[in-house]
Amino acid sequence: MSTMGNSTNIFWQESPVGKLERQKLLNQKGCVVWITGLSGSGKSTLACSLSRELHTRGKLSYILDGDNVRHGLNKDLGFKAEDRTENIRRVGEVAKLFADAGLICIASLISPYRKDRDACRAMLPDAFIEVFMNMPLALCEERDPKGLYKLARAGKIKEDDSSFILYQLIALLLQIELNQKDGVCPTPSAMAGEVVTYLEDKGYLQD
Ligand SMILES: Nc1ncnc2c1ncn2[C@@H]1O[C@H](COP(=O)(O)OS(=O)(=O)O)[C@@H](OP(=O)(O)O)[C@H]1O
Ligand SMILES: Nc1ncnc2c1ncn2[C@@H]1O[C@H](COP(=O)(O)OP(=O)(O)O)[C@@H](O)[C@H]1O
Repeated sequence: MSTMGNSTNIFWQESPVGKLERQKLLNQKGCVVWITGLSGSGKSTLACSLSRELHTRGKLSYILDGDNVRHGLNKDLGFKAEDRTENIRRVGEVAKLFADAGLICIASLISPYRKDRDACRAMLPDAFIEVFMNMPLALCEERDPKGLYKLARAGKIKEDDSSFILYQLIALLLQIELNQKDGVCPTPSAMAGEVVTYLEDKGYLQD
């Protein structure tokens, strides 16, 4: 069967070892935990805490962080809407490969556009867990570890590139929403615990 795309005469090559066999070896199910939210909402912190917790439990995970991926694979991309879309598309494809390898892939990106997140979800039926860091803009702006909001408020970031502030939520398709509790942000380890409990309940932590 010929596959789609710009190339012609390309054919899908089957692997002798299948996903189920890899999952059995690892005693887990390959999946993608997609952490989305504003800059400064705590995505990377949660990704690290979750990866550590999974490691402690003997589960293999790998983090694809927006900042890191933009150092290599996506270093040709900027922050215009179409670049963000391409960033998410590529990371979605890579995450799909990791999940096929049997890993718990933790993708941590602003991913502000819901159509881009939906496209990734569509690539990974039954294996895409969207975690929304629903922290107030005011908290993220107060944290502002990279000075990004300050630059944006000072008009030093092009309007075009400011969609890290204009986040598009799609509440209906979320699996996990993390919020402040009584005006206080839960600890990273408490939030990681919530995600681990979800993975456990849904059977991802066994083959
Ligand atoms: N407009 C603009 N200008 C300069 N820098 C910016 C801009 N937007 C985002 N960032 C920084 O890039 C980090 C990675 O962004 P992402 O790849 O997650 O963004 S996106 O998903 O493609 O929207 C992102 O990381 P986090 O702050 O950890 O979210 C930001 O630090
Ligand atoms: N649960 C939390 N409680 C308190 N501070 C946090 C928490 N999560 C993240 N932070 C702090 O907020 C800032 C932004 O976190 P980061 O994980 O880099 O966010 P993002 O990846 O979404 O940009 C960092 O200084 C981090 O230490």
